[in-house]
Amino acid sequence: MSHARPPLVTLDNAGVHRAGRWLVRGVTLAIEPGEIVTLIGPNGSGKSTTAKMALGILKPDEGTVVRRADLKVSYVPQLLAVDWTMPLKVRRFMRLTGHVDPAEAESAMQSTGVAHLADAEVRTLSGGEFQRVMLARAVARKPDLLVLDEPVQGVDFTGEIALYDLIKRIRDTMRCGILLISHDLHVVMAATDRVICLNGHVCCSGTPTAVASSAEYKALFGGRAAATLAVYEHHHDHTHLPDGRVRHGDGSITENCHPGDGHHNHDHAHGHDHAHGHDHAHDQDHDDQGYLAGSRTDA
Ligand SMILES: Nc1ncnc2c1ncn2[C@@H]1O[C@H](COP(=O)(O)OP(=O)(O)OP(=O)(O)O)[C@@H](O)[C@H]1O
Repeated sequence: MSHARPPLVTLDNAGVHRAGRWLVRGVTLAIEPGEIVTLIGPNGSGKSTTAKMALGILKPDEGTVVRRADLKVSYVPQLLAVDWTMPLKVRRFMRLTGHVDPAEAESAMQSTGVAHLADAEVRTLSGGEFQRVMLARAVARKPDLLVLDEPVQGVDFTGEIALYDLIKRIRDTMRCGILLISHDLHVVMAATDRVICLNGHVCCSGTPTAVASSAEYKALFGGRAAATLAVYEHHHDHTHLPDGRVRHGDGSITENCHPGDGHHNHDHAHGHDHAHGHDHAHDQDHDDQGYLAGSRTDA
């Protein structure tokens, strides 16, 4: 008889309150092994805060976060505070913190395509090379859950595609769960199983079924790019006020945007337009005017 194991991590209505306001609230999500969940949302919308709750770095002030017992997590943060004047070779950097077996480190560098950089100085790496090294470090620890905060930061478009390919390959070979924070509102990996759009709360979530399919996009970046990346657009029509309350299309103001509030009668945009796989996670009566920008095109 098989016993279904719980997800790697489950957030249920989780929120973090600091300095008199909710940084993010009402986040419900679960990550299973082999699944890629992507968080998108504007700057300050609570993506990193949500990731930190999933990691256990931040405890929720409401709701719950449950992680599997003995969960092994690797985290690649958004910005790494390293003294770049310090001479440090990639091989040494791979094993700088934590217990990483040298053979595992070599194998991770092979699989992420940076083995040839083992003797290079970290400070001389390009943005794309550095991100690959960061991924290699994370992979070498053989995590059950890999949390990547904006992994394509500082990487050009071609490099982004290559990195997304690599992340997909890591998921396919290691079968770890991946929580990925996307820096780009408009583009998420097509390999993403679920997109969760935050704006202080979960605006919407769903399976990405649309990939960049416009003629201009394909002409610029080619069919391969269209197969790797998806574009989402949607409209929100409520505004989050600085004090955490929510102003709705009809001008009314409520304390929050939680399920069952019955206030999602949207008729104005609230600051970010992007499309999404439309499968509202957080309410029954949510009627964001979401739509898919295009349909999936595999090259
Ligand atoms: N410890 C803290 N105390 C008070 N406010 C905080 C704290 N940490 C984060 N914030 C605020 O919480 C909000 C959400 O921050 P978070 O880093 O989660 O956003 P984000 O979506 O990851 O943003 P970005 O895309 O800019 O990285 C921001 O307005 C931030 O300034």
